[in-house]
Amino acid sequence: MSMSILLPTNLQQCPSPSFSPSTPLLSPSPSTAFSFVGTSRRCLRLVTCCVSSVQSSVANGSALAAVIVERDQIRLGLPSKGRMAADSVDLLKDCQLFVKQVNPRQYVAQIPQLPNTEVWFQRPKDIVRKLLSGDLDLGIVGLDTVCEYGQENEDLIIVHEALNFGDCHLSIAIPNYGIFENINSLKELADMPQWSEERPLRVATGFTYLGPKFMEENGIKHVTFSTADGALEAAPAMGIADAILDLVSSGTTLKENNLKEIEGGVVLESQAALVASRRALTDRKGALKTVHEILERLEAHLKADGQFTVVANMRGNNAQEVAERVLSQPSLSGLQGPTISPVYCTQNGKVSIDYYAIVICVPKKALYESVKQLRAVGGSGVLVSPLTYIFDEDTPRWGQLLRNLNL
Ligand SMILES: Nc1ncnc2c1ncn2[C@@H]1O[C@H](COP(=O)(O)OP(=O)(O)OP(=O)(O)O)[C@@H](O)[C@H]1O
Ligand SMILES: O=P(O)(O)OC[C@H]1O[C@H](OP(=O)(O)OP(=O)(O)O)[C@H](O)[C@@H]1O
Ligand SMILES: [Mg+2]
Repeated sequence: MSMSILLPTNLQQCPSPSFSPSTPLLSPSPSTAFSFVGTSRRCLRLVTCCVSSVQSSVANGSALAAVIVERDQIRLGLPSKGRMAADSVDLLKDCQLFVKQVNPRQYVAQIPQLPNTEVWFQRPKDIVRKLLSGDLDLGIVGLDTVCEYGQENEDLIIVHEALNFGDCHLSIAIPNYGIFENINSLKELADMPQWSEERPLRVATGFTYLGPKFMEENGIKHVTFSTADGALEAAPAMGIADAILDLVSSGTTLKENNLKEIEGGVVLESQAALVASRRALTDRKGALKTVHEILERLEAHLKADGQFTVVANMRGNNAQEVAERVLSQPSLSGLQGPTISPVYCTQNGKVSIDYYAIVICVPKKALYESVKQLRAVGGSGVLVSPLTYIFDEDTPRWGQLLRNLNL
């Protein structure tokens, strides 16, 4: 006879793994999807997965209305620990917003560049809860946390949905052995003869709002959920669950626990987002101005982050002719077109123009292709340097935010 002993997976935190039957959460009611500012594919995917609502217990807008309490400071919530914490502060630093935290156990900090704003370090789920309760005005958290704890509350506005860190997806995974060996899609999983009212598919998840909602939207009826705080991947092998619904990034944890993802089993794509309380933006003095400044800095940095500046010299008779050669190549048009300037040289005491310097921005991914194209049209001495900021005339997300707020 063998005996199993449960050990904490994180000895520093020492949470003892516990599985408990989930409270039934399914009580569908129609509601408006989140207000998403932005048009990326991820964002659209989130909207489609949030089309119908499940009545929430704690964080739903009807249950908890944000109260605008009089205070001088705008409050920005940042993750206090975990994998999002350092990246959030680093992103702000890259935008020249320096979070001054005296010591890591102090939960309030200042950003000298935004004197009317204070930072509060909170656990990601509490950032969402506090945005809803009116205790925070802005926050940086993963979209998964926003969807799970925000539960489609209309007071939450995603100001920037792609901060370029914390990438992961929320996905269903099943064992790659036993009765699941040949099951590779959500449909095949749902159609397995094993599941019935008496013996439903048992799913372990920390996402007790999004999980039931996703199953319901996909017409999967015989399913129950249990919840745990971590190390969910152990649940199938322990016989506690048939499947899990958890966040995946590298996929290593699934692989190491003999689990696999299935077609149609992705509930949402997630990365870090800037979220705001609608009421704070409309009612709190200075909040909109602050969000505008943060958004401008973020957009300028994130746009530049994906690009290089490329400078090259090109022989030519005049700027027009050089421009025509450069623009004949598909990857050399830059943001608005190439900047072309004459290079002045002296020959026998005479100033002449034999070369033109061209300056373009090139997506990092297309760098080598662009260098090849430059060479093909006579470019030489190609210099490549990182770009720090691209401030456009206007940030598209700002316009969308204003429309969303009916301003
Ligand atoms: N592989 C991943 N697993 C989990 N979260 C990830 C992963 N990659 C990115 N993330 C992002 O990080 C967030 C989780 O961070 P973290 O694990 O530090 O906090 P938490 O799980 O909410 O807190 P705690 O573990 O203390 O309950 C997720 O909500 C998600 O947005
Ligand atoms: O696809 P991967 O890169 O392997 O990442 C996925 C794992 O990371 C997270 O766990 P975390 O590290 O937060 O530990 P936890 O289980 O204690 O939450 C998540 O819950 C998965 O278990
Ligand atoms: Mg975790």
